[in-house]
Amino acid sequence: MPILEVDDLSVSFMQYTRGFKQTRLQVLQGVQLSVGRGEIVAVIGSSGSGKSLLAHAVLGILPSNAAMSGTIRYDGDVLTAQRQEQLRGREIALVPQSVNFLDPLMKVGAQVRSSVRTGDPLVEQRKSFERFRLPPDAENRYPHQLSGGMARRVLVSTATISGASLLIADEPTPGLDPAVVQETLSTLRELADQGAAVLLISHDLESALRVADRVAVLYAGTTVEIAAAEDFADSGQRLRHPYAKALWRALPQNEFLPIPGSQPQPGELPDGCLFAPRCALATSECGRERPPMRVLREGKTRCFHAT
Ligand SMILES: Nc1ncnc2c1ncn2[C@@H]1O[C@H](COP(=O)(O)OP(=O)(O)OP(=O)(O)O)[C@@H](O)[C@H]1O
Repeated sequence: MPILEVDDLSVSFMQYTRGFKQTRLQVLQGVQLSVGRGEIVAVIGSSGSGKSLLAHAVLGILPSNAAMSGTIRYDGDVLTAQRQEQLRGREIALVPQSVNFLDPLMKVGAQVRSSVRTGDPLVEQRKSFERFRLPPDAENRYPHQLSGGMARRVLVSTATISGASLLIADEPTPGLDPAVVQETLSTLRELADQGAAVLLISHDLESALRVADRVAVLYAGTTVEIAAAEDFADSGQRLRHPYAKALWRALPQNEFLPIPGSQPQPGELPDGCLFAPRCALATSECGRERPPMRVLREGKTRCFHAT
C-alpha cells in the first residue's frame, strides 16, 4: 500500500481585482499521485505549475487564502489538519524551496539537531554537515550568516537527518555545486533504499531521472502523465501526453531526435511548439508568436529563440 495517496486534489485562491470583484485562481485541479515506501517519485512541472502547493497541501501548510478539495491519505488514513500537525517534521519532513523556512533566531546547529529522533543529535549533525560539505563552524552561525548555498544545504541536512517515513524535497538542489547536488540526490536514494518514501519536486527532469523510480508530470494544474523513469530514459515511445513528450524531447541526449509518436515534416509546426531543443513550453505558455523554425537536417527542426 502506498504511504502517500493524493486523490483528486484541487487548490484555488480567491483574488480581488479592481472594484473589489472576486475571482478564483485555480492552480491545481484533480491531481492524482501516490508514493510507496522505498520509492522516489519525481514531480516535474514548469515554474508556477503548483508543485510547491502540492507539497504544502500534503503538509497542511497552504496559505490561509487557499481553498482545497480532494483527499490526501497517509498510511491509509485520511489526513486531517490535526494529523498533519502531528506528522509534520516527524513522520513527514520537508526540504523547503525557500531558505526563509529557517528560524532566523536559532543557531543552525541547534536547528539541525532538533530534527534528530534517533541517535546522538550532535554526532548525527556533525556527520550530516560533513556529508553536505558544511564547515564545522556553521553550527554556531545564525541563518543570516550563511551563504545561499549553505542555507540550502542546512535545509537538506535538517530534513534528511530526521528519519521521516515520507520526505518531500522541494527543489533541493538549485544553486548547489555538482558534488553537493550528487550527494543530495544520493542521500535521497539511500533514504528510499532504507524504506522511506520520497517525493522529489523539481523542474529539472534530467537530474531527477538520476534517482527517481517514477515521474509525475504536472501540467495546467493536473497530473497529465505518471510514468516509470525508464519511460523517459529510453525512446520515449510509451509517453502519452504531449507535454511529457516535450519534456522527453528537451533532455540533452534527445536534442535532435523527433518527438516520439510524431514525425514532423520540415517547415510544419504542430499546435504546441514541442520541437524546440531545451524548451518544453507549449506555444500558449511561450508568450511569443509561433516560433520560427529552421530546418537543420531533414525532419529535424530547431526553434530560433531557444538556440
Ligand atoms: N498565497 C497565494 N495567493 C495567490 N496565489 C498564490 C499564492 N501562493 C501561490 N500562488 C500561486 O500558485 C501558483 C503555483 O505556485 P507554486 O509555488 O506551487 O509553483 P511552483 O510550481 O512550485 O513554481 P516554482 O517552480 O517557480 O517554484 C503560482 O501561480 C502562484 O502565484
